[in-house]
Amino acid sequence: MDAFPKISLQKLSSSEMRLDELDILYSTCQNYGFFYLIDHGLSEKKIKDTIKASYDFFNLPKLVKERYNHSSQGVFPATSRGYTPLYGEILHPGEGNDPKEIFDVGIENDSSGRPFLGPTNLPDNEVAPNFSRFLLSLQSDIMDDVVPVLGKAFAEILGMDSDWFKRHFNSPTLLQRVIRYPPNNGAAGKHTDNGFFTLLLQEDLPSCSLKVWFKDHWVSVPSLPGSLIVNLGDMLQELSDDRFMSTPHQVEHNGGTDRISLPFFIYPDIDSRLSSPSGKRSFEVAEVMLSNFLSIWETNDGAGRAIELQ
Ligand SMILES: O=C(O)CCC(=O)C(=O)O
Ligand SMILES: [Fe+2]
Repeated sequence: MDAFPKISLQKLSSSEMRLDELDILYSTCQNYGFFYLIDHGLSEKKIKDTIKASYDFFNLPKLVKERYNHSSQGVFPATSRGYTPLYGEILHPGEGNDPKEIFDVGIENDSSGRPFLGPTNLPDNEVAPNFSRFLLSLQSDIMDDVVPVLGKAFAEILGMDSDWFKRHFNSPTLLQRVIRYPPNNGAAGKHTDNGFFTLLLQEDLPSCSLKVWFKDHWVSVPSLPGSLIVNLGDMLQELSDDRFMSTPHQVEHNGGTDRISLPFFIYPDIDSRLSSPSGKRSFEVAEVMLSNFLSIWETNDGAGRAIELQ
């Protein structure tokens, strides 16, 4: 098995090493669409504490968790926030409802009537000690320290002008998730992520539950301690005129204990209209996001390019 490439966030931030690292990033985006992000600077303790607080949340009684369900949320679409019980989501139409439990969070900002923005109905500290606090703290670290460096690097290898990132990621849209996969049969159907890119923190478990489509095979992605997994989304693939890949992936969790993962789906400003540098592709961020939600939650056609995957 080919080992997945590693990209160093620190090298992407360094004036001496940046260009060489951008070359590696370019070929990684062409050939894999997936990589480990190392030297990311996030606190390992904070990640572990967030995973622990997430276990504690999911272990609460069902009736308590359901106080934070979609219909309790004030954001449009309601399915973008709050608690989803086991078998609540379909990522691939042929695979049915996923055995996994979810909590979705966004940035605690003002929506001004726009979709996917606005505060989440979150459990307070009495109900779920540290859960909301740790999730939002990790969110700030990701959005302040990781997204700008990685996002600018992607903009550069896409061949965008030097202001592109600033123009379209002034107030990026975030869908942040916590997922619990139950032991022995947890799963997420095969799909692609439809955003710009996804950062994934996964627990360090021996079970290797995450699988990616690489060179015509499903390949397990072992967790690499101290790293994040990054996968490119469909928007990035579009903006590259298909030179870069949004790699299909899925989860088959057969380990004997639960598995928690923490994906951060990164999208541009919600009111952006984006074009590839050649002008061959263009789309509106809100429209693409809404149609993905319609596909997942209303028509059951799955996420991203799921319908193309057999
Ligand atoms: O839990 C994981 O490892 C991946 C989840 C995923 O691909 C998704 O929610 O889009
Ligand atoms: Fe995904």
